[in-house]
Amino acid sequence: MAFCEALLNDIDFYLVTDSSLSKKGTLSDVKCAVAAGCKIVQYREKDKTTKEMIEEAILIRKICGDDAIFLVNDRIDVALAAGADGVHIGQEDMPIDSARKILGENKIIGLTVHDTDEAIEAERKGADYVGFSPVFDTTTKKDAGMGVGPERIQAVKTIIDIPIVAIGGINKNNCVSVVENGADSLVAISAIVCSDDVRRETGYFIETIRKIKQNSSDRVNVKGK
Ligand SMILES: Cc1ncc(COP(=O)(O)OP(=O)(O)O)c(N)n1
Ligand SMILES: Cc1ncsc1CCOP(=O)(O)O
Ligand SMILES: [Mg+2]
Repeated sequence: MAFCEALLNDIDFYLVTDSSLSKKGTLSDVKCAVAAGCKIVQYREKDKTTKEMIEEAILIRKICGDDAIFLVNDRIDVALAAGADGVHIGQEDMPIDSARKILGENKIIGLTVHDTDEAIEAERKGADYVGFSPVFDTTTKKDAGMGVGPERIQAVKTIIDIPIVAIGGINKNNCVSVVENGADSLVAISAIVCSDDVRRETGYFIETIRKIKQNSSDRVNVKGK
């Protein structure tokens, strides 16, 4: 768990799988992203049986090993069966208090939030990070609602201390604005899994995010002198 805490504070690009969009398959996507340096993977599967999900999740657990945090979307049972590091849940999923009771203090729980009130509540209830959604319009999640714009991340950043993961319609053209507005990490599902080269695209996002973070910490250091 110590390795999870350290990694969680140092995440940049966050892979979320989607077998319905993937060109080369979920396992290939996870392998390529982890090989490119991705430090957190969420298995998000809406169409498979519980048995299929557990079998696939066990394989993803192996691929992530100690190199990447492995979370399961929605399904606490699948996360436990596969030995995942935790779960990502939304406002309509199992309430965080119940999830925490089942998973215990040592597992990671990420919670989706849409505004500052939900973000404050998420931190108060013990979420380890928030997924701020949706930053831009997306067709990947049909009920995500309209994108609120990257500027909204700033308000969330000022009121909570846990990491903010931005999600929704993020791609190579708009990812800079997401990090410049305060996201600690970001998810880009279609921009990654629909690509021919998941390793290359993941590497691009990781490098871009790190550069922006480095530039802004350099600016803070210069100001502080
Ligand atoms: C990192 C991250 N943030 C938000 C979500 C969305 O979760 P939710 O609102 O529960 O929607 P589904 O993903 O379950 O359709 C996420 N999965 N990951
Ligand atoms: C799972 C999820 N939650 C909010 S938006 C979204 C889908 C993001 O997919 P994409 O990066 O392809 O817009
Ligand atoms: Mg959910």
